[in-house]
Amino acid sequence: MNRPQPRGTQAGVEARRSALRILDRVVRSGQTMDSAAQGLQKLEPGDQALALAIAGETLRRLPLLDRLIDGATRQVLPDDAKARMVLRLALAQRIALKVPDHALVATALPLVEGGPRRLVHGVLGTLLRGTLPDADEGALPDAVEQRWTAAWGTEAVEAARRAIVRRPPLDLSFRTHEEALAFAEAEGGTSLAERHVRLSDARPVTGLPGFAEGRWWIQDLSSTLPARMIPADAARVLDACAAPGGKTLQIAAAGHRTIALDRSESRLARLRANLSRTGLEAEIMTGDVLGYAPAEPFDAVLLDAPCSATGTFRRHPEVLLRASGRIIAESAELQGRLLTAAAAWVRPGGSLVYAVCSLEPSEGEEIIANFLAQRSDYTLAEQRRVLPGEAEDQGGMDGFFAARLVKAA
Ligand SMILES: C[S@@+](CC[C@H](N)C(=O)[O-])C[C@H]1O[C@@H](n2cnc3c(N)ncnc32)[C@H](O)[C@@H]1O
Repeated sequence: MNRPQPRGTQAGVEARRSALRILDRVVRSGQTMDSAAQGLQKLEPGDQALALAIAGETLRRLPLLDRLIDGATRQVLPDDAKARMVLRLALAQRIALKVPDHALVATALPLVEGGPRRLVHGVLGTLLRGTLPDADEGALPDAVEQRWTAAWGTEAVEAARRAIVRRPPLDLSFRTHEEALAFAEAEGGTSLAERHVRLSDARPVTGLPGFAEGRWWIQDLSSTLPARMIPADAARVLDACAAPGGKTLQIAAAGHRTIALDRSESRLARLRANLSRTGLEAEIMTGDVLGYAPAEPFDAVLLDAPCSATGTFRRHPEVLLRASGRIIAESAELQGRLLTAAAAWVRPGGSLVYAVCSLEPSEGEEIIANFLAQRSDYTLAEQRRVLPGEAEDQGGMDGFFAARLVKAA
């Protein structure tokens, strides 16, 4: 028989049920958190925000939460077991959102009604009686920790552990630097680069001045670096792999004649909406980089290649769960082919900028080294790697790699 619930608890359970659904889709089906969160509209806005916060804080802390759970029971709980999912959500609420114990238990147990209720109750009780980690204690999945320690060393890994549990600041790109400076002054932001403003406190973006007028768009500072490498005198610039268009907007705002290519119609629809909101101009082409043959070469080509996206773990912690060695290797193989295709469209003396939001050297430095080993017609002009820990005291940056190659004249 269902026990009657106080109204407050019942409403709280619905938010937790949605958080459980999101976590389940991310862990079990490998969905991104954004796509897993589709369908939340049925909840009240407050519950929607709570469900997203619980699922997000859980994903930021998954390895840490699992260590706690495994230390509190001898029972082996599979990665996708409902009991483990519910325990993860409850612990994340206590550690990150400071939800009181009685509310945690009251909203967790209904999620396992008719299932492993006793197990969850027992493990949760044991954990809540013990000492739990502080909200700023982070951990990375073991495979990521090993890979990044080998590639970048312990300092970068420690910075990544700190970064994964911190909410990143909001970075905005502006059409002009004057508008950026005026906005920074009015809103208490900081400009860390040309046409950039950083806001440290989270606010609903649609409520910020200039959104409707299209004066700015959201873009992490790291991901503005590749477009900054395009020489100012490049007249015609191709943005290959352009959608949803953060870099297209930047290239257009810098005054280049901009051509945007992408194979995804749905993502190009977002690019079109971004152009129309900002009033910036670009020619749009739907097509595959691997089959594209332009009528004439470009002064510069930007290839912002699809990648494991592990550099974006601060905003999308779930990328670290998906980025297996196999996925990274497949991604690197494709990136090599995309770069070779794009290299054919650069005029003699022109620039080819390659970028990935990845923290894997096999998708960055190694792609460029392999390419240069085979191509005597290209030289490396500049290369930039952003690691966890960079600009940490100013809010940090996503992990990123960008390189500019120049074709022999
Ligand atoms: C990293 S995202 C690009 C982000 C974009 N440059 C921005 O700043 O908003 C990679 C893009 O590559 C596109 N893509 C992947 N493979 C492609 C291919 N073979 N040809 C064309 N576009 C491709 C995807 O549709 C996706 O939009």
